[in-house]
Amino acid sequence: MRILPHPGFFMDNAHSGKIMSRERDVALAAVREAAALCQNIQAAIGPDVLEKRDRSPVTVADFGSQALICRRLAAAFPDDPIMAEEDSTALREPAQAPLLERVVAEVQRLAPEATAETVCAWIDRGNLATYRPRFWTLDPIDGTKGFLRGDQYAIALALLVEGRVRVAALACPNLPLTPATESPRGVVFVAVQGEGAWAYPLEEAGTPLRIQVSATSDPAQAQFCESFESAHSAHDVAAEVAQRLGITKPPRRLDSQAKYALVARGEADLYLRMPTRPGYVEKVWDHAAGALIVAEAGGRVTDIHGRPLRFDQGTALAENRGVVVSNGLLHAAVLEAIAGVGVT
Ligand SMILES: Nc1ncnc2c1ncn2[C@@H]1O[C@H](COP(=O)(O)O)[C@@H](OP(=O)(O)O)[C@H]1O
Ligand SMILES: [Mg+2]
Ligand SMILES: [Mg+2]
Ligand SMILES: [Mg+2]
Repeated sequence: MRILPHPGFFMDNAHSGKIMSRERDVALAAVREAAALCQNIQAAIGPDVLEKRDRSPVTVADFGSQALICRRLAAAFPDDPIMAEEDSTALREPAQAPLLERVVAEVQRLAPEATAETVCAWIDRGNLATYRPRFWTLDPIDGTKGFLRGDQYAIALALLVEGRVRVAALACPNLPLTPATESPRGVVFVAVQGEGAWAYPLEEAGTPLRIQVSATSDPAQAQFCESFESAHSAHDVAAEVAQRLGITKPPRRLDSQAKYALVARGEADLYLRMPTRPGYVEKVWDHAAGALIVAEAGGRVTDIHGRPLRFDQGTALAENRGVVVSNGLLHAAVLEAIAGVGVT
């Protein structure tokens, strides 16, 4: 990986850095703050939680993360709508008062002025469900199952303008800063359209690194990644596609949009997300941030039919089926293999 100065140092003409630099800075600060909340909560998950199949830690983190990020966006960009995964309806029910109390306590550690009412109001700033010419999309915890397992998860925030992702911030608190084995954990991937993709240490100090996709051009040599959980037969279908490509390395399985990050920094060559049950549609917040980071790192993102992801359809990627993420060089071969296997 090359070490380059912060983009702000040299991108000072009207056509680049300055345009979205405030959005980038706010998004970076927002996901870092939410990551601190998530780390506090994940650190307290003990074996008892897993034994009892208690999902409440991730629920508290989900609501808390969304509250903190919407609070920051509301302060910096009061006119911007936010399409976020969670809403406070369930949390406001009287029976959920103990849960709400836990959310408020966690949020107060980072935003001392928080109350039950402000936390619910911040969460509900994320209630946009239809297309707008400019909106943010937020997945406060992507990879909820990974979070509970003590594994990979991400906080994914993106700004869309005219249906295109312009700014992305993807915090991966449990992913090493670089692929090196001794690398400390915690990284935020940031991209602004036209300015490349960057890896920032999760903690505030440290220089961002510019990241790039791999140069692997032989499909047989490819390392691919996929979901940890196999929704329906997704793992089996991906295995068939891999076999057709001559891939021999076993897949790397992990939760969340951290998979996009692995492709973006060349640690994996492909991310295959095969369609699951008929009628399942992907959600905007599960892909927008990752898609820009990969594109800005030199890679390619389409659905399994080679169509660009359409982020202008409301909360669902209604015009797309599955997702294929690659270093670009391998893309055509993968689409061909998918068609050959007969995935639709
Ligand atoms: N049956 C299914 N098929 C495909 N994706 C699903 C799914 N059920 C849930 N998801 C989505 O897949 C995301 C996790 O993806 P991954 O497997 O790559 O970690 C979930 O995000 P959340 O964890 O934010 O709810 C959820 O939105
Ligand atoms: Mg998600
Ligand atoms: Mg989520
Ligand atoms: Mg979810």
